[in-house]
Order: sequence, then C-alpha cells, then structure tokens
Amino acid sequence: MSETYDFLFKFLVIGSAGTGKSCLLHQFIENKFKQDSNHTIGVEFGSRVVNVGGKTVKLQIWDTAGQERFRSVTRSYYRGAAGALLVYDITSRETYNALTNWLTDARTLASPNIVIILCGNKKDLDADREVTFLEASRFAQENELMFLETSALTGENVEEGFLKCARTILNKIESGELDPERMGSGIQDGTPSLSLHTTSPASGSRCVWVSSFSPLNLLKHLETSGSLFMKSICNLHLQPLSLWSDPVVMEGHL
Ligand SMILES: Nc1nc2c(ncn2[C@@H]2O[C@H](COP(=O)(O)OP(=O)(O)OP(=O)(O)O)[C@@H](O)[C@H]2O)c(=O)[nH]1
Repeated sequence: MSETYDFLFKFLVIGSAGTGKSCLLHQFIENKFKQDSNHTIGVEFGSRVVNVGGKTVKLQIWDTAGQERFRSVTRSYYRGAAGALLVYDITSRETYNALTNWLTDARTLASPNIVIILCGNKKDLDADREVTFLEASRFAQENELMFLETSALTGENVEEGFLKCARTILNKIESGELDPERMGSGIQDGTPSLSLHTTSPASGSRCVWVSSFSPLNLLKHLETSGSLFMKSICNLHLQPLSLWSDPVVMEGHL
C-alpha cells in the first residue's frame, strides 16, 4: 500500500554483536520482544511511520550485524544515514569499550552531522550491570550524543530512543541546520516512493526486503547497497516488474 509522509529518514542501528540491536528494532516495529534472536547476517531492514512534532515521518531503519566479519559489508550501508542508535549492553563492558570505534565509523562513513542516540540496552538486567548510568552519560556528553538506557525485553525507552532521534533531526531541519535537499542527508521528502520486495522460496518467507526510495534515489541505492550486497551473498536477481506501481515494483529470488 502506498503511504504518505512528510519526510523519510534513514536510520542505522549499530554496535557490538549481542547488544540487542535486532531486538530493539523488532520491539519498535512489532511492539514485542523477539524471542530466539540470532546473529544478524549483513543487514536487516524495518520501517515504521511515526508522528513527530505534527509531521509524519517514515523511519527506514537498517539493523546492522555487530560481528566483525560483517564489518566491511555493514559499513557500505552507513552512507547518507540521518540518524543512528548506537547500542551497547549495560552488562558488558567490552561492548561499551567498543563505542568509540563505532562512533568514528558512523561519523566518517555516514555523515559528520548524523544524529546519534546512545542506547545502553538490557536495562532489565540491572543486577548484572558492568557499566554505570553515570559513566555512560559522561561519555555521551563528551561525544555530543543523546543517551538513554533501554530494554528491548520490557520495551522500556525503546520507542523514546527512535522518536528522540527523529525529533532532533526534524528540529535541525526546521532550524535550517540540516538541509534535506543535500545529497546524502539521509532525508527525503514525501514524494512518491518505490518499494523493493524480494521473495525467498527457500525459506518460504516473503518480503525479506521491503524498502522505499524516491525514484531519483532508487538507481543510486541499487548501485551502492542493497542489491549489491544481496547479489553478492544470495545470488539475487532483481527484476523490475513495473517502475511506478506501488507497492511491488521489483521482485527477486534468493
Ligand atoms: N535481558 C535482555 N536480553 C536482551 C535484550 N535485548 C536483547 N537481548 C538478548 O540479547 C541477545 C542478542 O540480541 P540481538 O538483538 O540478536 O543482538 P544484536 O545486537 O542484533 O546481535 P548481532 O546481530 O550479532 O549484531 C539475544 O539473546 C536477546 O534475547 C534486553 O533488552 N534484555
């Protein structure tokens, strides 16, 4: 179905493996905890339309694999992201110590202006905490990040994290600090979009990928990210069905 919205923001969810990135995305999209979450291979995708400050905003969210072996693939998705959730696990100092590397990647590969919210996830496991709220808040302050502790399990602060990030981007657009027209801003206005659907007969799951791009950005996107990655790992063949019929304009087979 075609959706109308005022803006589309590209978001990333980044951070070390096992911190709960996929569960946070799932909680935000489905409003429930993802049981038996497995390591993400490459990237996964979700989207949701939200209302922020009187505007309708579609969040196009790329959940990246935290494992080092996927780093070169996931890095290719950073370009042009407007916002990011940078996730660590409050029960793992190792994931907290890795934050600086993730932050450097986000600011160099996405955009120096990317709006980032630091999420200390697994807040429900307070008894096993290895990172205090205070030290993480200091880190956030020193690095000009917003900060929240979240729980993908209980849902606490999950919606707030995504919305806070979106609200900040919108404020920056309204104040003129961010220009949505700039190439690579990670922001599109609500012009008609194309959807990209793929089907996996092997797994029987449909809509492995569903994403929307304005027509102008579609070819660029296909060149730079989704299709190349999918082609490289899954031998995906994309076939245009019809360029202007919404929602299914392309179909692929794994
Ligand atoms: N208690 C608790 N467990 C969580 C929470 N979020 C995620 N988990 C668990 O943490 C593990 C990893 O979660 P994922 O969402 O797969 O982690 P990820 O960051 O996406 O991992 P990669 O895909 O490898 O980068 C799973 O066993 C989840 O059940 C949370 O808020 N609380």
